[in-house]
Amino acid sequence: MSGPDELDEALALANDSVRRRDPAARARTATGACAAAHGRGDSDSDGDELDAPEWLTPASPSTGGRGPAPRTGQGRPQAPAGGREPHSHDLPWADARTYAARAAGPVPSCTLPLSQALNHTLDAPLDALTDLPSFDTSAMDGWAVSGPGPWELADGERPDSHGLLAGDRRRPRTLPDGRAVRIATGARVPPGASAVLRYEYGELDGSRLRATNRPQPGADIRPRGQECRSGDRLLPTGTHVTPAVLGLAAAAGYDRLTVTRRPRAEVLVLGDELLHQGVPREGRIRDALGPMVEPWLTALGADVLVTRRLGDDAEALHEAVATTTADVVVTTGGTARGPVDHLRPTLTRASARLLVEGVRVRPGHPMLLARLPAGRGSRQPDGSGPYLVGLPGNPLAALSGLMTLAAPLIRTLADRPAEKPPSASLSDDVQGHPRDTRLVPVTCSPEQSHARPLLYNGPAMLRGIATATALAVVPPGGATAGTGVPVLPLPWHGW
Ligand SMILES: Nc1nc2c(c(=O)[nH]1)N[C@H]1C(S)=C(S)[C@@H](COP(=O)(O)OP(=O)(O)OC[C@H]3O[C@@H](n4cnc5c(N)ncnc54)[C@H](O)[C@@H]3O)O[C@H]1N2
Ligand code: MOO
Repeated sequence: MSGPDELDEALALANDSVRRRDPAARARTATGACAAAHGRGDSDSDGDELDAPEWLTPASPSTGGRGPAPRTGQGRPQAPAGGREPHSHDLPWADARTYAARAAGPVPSCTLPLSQALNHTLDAPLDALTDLPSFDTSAMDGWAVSGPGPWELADGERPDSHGLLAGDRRRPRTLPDGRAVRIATGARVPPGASAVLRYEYGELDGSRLRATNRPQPGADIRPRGQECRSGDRLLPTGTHVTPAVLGLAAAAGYDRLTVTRRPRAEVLVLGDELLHQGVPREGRIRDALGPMVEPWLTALGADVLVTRRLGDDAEALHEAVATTTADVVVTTGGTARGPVDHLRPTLTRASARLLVEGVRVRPGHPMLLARLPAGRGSRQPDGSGPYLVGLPGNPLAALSGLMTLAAPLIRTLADRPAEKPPSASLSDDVQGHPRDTRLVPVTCSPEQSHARPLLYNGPAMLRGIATATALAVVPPGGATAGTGVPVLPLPWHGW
């Protein structure tokens, strides 16, 4: 299901969908969970979870593998009347990722000053606004010379003068044959100059200049238009704006860039048991997700408007969901069917469309993806409302949800194509879940060919992921040492 071939196919589908999307629809506004064989893990999401009561999904036909269609089931999840078909509506992991990538279209574009455009996606090609360089430029400090030499310093040129400097507004006078003029790196080369002679290759005797190393014609002159001509396409639409892209844009004459706005996210942390400072006490624990999810989403390409802590208050959750101004709401906890797990009932009450009800992945199988109606807050270009990603409360399960659902969704919203995960060979055996994909924290070797599974990878543990560089995608049944598996680099460990 989630072997490399299926992943390729899933990603091809996702990219294809991004390419094929209707441009008009964008309506732009210009402005295993078995504990690891080698490692120490929890057992609370082991294979025996397959025997757990069905609580995730209403009783309706299975989506049946690849190519899921949107579901509109909104009823509160009911335990099946009889029989046991655990998690029948959970999507295979690779399908869930594809689905999340395909659920969305890009958010509108906007025009931003260069200082604010970093880490956006170009929504217009970067065409040169000028020739680069825009004038014949000296590449070295020395003398602009005309002819084979030796040369006389140009009229009026004193041996100690600075000569032609970078940024000099005066147009340089034509240099007659047999003459030389001092020139600095970056200065305009005068018409008539045949080369620039570097200081270290020239000897000055009074006003007479001789070359110890005769320059070839054109030496150390960067001719106008060497890098590009005005109108040349420098970068296509869809390019990720890196610091280097900002530099190129500035060099090519841009003050502002047309980019896809970064998707806006809002984080809602649920759970009355959470403390926000100090040491865990009296049955309460520290909120580990509030501090983690916001920067994780930022690294994935979203701008987080706010992280709100709502406890287990169903009314507050409903109000937050109904009034959000974000493109994506990310909740933590409350995805299950405990007495104070309000997320799914709230989605029903809000008339949300449940797109992914659960995923066959460990940890994190209760994760979900929904589409909210266009409410009082945010409205997407196609007139519908924001997305909601429900992350399970166990911290590693929440990160599994971020990498499985939030990452591909945000990529598409930000107009970046899906990426095929690289592959690495496992250094140890990893036990698998009998039916589900496992995501296991690993460190990849410097050459990124080997992945070493880490200890402390239980669903409630962060000790393993805190030193990881990637999550390995372990197929159902597990994988032996030496097997190549896809790896999802953590967003700050790019490849
Ligand atoms: N009957 C069943 N119960 C559960 C199942 C199941 O299949 N059947 N699955 C378990 C799994 S797996 C997970 S994961 C959780 C998901 O439940 P929720 O999303 O509703 O999460 P909570 O119940 O709110 O919390 C679960 C766990 O995580 C702790 N937590 C919550 N938020 C945070 C936070 N911000 N920082 C740190 N820790 C957090 C919370 O205290 C709980 O210990 O359901 C299982 N149950
Ligand atoms: O183990 Mo749960 O799978 O922590 O989502």
